[in-house]
Amino acid sequence: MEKIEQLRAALARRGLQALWVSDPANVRYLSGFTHPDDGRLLVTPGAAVLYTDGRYTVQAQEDALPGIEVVIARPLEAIEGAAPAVAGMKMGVEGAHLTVSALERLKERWQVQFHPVEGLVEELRLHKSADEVAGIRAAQALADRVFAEVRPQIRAGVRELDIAMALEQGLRQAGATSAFDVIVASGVRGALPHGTASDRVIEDGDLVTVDFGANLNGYNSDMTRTVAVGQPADELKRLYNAVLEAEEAAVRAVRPGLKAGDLDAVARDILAGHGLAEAFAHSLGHGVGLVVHEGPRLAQGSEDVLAPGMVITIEPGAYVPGLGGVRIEDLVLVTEDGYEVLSHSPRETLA
Ligand SMILES: CSCC[C@H](N)C(=O)N[C@@H](C)C(=O)N[C@@H](C)C(=O)O
Repeated sequence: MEKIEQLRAALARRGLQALWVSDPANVRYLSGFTHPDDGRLLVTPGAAVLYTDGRYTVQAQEDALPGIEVVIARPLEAIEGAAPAVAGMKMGVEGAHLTVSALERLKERWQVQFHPVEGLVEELRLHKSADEVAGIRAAQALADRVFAEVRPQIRAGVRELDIAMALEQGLRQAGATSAFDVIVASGVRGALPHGTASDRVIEDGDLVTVDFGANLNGYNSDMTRTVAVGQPADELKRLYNAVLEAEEAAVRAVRPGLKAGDLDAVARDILAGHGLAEAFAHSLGHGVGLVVHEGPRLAQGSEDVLAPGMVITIEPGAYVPGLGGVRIEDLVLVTEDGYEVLSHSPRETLA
């Protein structure tokens, strides 16, 4: 019940008594329910009730964390049944997730004051428990194993799609799923930061960016490697070595207490020094957990502060239309005295 108590304290700080949790990642985090798309959680001062329907009677009871009460009901029955218990309360709803029509359904049935809130549960999710870190570590270890198996297939004559399928199959065979559509961007397609695998055939001299993650028991990993096939042109090698320098420096700089915006600047300044400021077209990284992109934000100007237990990515890139691109990404745990890199797939060295 520790998470629920933390949530109640956060609600009280905002003058609220209850929260209707509809974001699936938040439902899962607070209740343990492993099919959270079909679940809602109502947290009040006296109870935390998971509502789901008859398809999940057994699963919800098995999953529910201690202190979570499970009610099996159809969605409208669920909210009608809860009406007496919430009457008169100041009720938070998740503004970034609840649809307008879902809010209308609640308004028709509950005599409460509704207050849209953002980031309440997400704030709790920033700091991973030891169990959560173990889950992310396991997902990344599995992704590292699959990458090692597939790495020899990244060669001239093979389609990007074949690499993506081999990675997805490896993840599936090991009991995981793909955390997101696998990115395989080779040659000039490397200039697309999110170039999901196409039928392009990899050529000699290409750099190939492979970005993928495992979702294992709900927790995600995220890693990118850029691989050289044959001898890339000098300009591509220059790009690669600049990104590698920026990535390694940013990883080394990770420590609790550091502002995420300042960490972003470590990598951005190095790339700017190589004339690649414009080419680094996205943020340095993000938190990873039940969702691939969650807090903290490692971006220009971000005021988020790193703390032990956060799991983040460090992923500078450089993308040059007509030439190609590079991204190198590691998954990093912020520790009490610095950091631990959770991704162990070797990075290329290009002389
Ligand atoms: C669609 S999930 C893609 C995962 C990938 N590893 C990734 O995080 N790519 C980054 C370039 C990215 O999308 N960063 C976001 C946070 C951004 O810069 O806005």
